[in-house]
Amino acid sequence: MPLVTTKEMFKLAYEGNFAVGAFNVNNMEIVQGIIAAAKEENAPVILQASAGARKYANSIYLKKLVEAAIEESELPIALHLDHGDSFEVCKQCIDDGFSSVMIDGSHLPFEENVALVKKVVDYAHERGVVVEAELGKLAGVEDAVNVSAEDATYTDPAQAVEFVERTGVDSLAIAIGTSHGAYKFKGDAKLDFARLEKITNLLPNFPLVLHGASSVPQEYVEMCNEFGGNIPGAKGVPEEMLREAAKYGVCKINVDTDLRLALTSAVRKVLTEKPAEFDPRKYLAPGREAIQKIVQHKIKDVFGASGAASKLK
Ligand SMILES: O=C(CO)COP(=O)(O)O
Ligand SMILES: O=C[C@H](O)COP(=O)(O)O
Ligand SMILES: [Zn+2]
Ligand SMILES: [Zn+2]
Repeated sequence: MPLVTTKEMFKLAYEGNFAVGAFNVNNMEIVQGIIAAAKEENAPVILQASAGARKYANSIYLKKLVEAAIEESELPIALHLDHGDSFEVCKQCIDDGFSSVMIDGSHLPFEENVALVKKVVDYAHERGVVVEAELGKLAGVEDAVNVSAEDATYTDPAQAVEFVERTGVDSLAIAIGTSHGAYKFKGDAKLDFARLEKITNLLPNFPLVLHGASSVPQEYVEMCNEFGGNIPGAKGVPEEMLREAAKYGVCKINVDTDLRLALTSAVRKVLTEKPAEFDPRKYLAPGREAIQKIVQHKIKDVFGASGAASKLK
């Protein structure tokens, strides 16, 4: 099976009220951990590379790792550019064989965001590649403390409809209270489900994307801190909220922080408990297992995507 786009996955996810996991990849162990989980769950999966990942691992290596993953797993896998910041970067990834790209113009004024996305969509669609865009700004840790701040940064439902119509984009990342990183909420976790429902109703059958959706499981935060880490107060999106979001139009849920946390706490544990160990395989293998465990939990218990790969073959 070759690399696939997200089109069929999203259609299935939309109809089945589940979500496809989109996991950030940076090296071999991360790719292998995610794929081992997806294989166990027989689930489609999106592997995504950020600009930082492409720089760190070199796009060619990442592409080859993903090709190996497809060959070995025979699963429906999409390779996606995460947070592309220019037409040129998106074009490069499309030319390199990615099956999906994100053009993130969320920081731009509306009209400029529309024009940029439209340009990427025109180039991508001619080549069979799908495009994700973003409207609204993801909250920073300090942001969105009051309603007026939310209105200024969260996705405006009516604008979302105009944006999708004018750009022809295939999926849309929305801002409803999530944020990137390990410190998402100061007080109680809160997402604007009323806004999500409005957007879903105004854009029927259209796939929405949730960024900044890591749950920051406390067992990993504690493990990290127990073995020499220092990340007090790390907090993520409760799993019930992600499960709920998947019942609306959210078809793609992005996870990076949780993978970092799982890998790092497992590596910290080995290095702390066995200070004489210096064979990288001895700590990277547990790191890879930790990735598999957390990804499998998400696919199965949170996103509800287990078994979906059979329906895509
Ligand atoms: O949105 C993300 C990648 O685009 C990742 O979000 P997290 O930082 O919550 O894992
Ligand atoms: O959205 C951001 C992702 O977590 C990627 O992070 P990165 O740019 O450090 O690779
Ligand atoms: Zn993101
Ligand atoms: Zn859990």
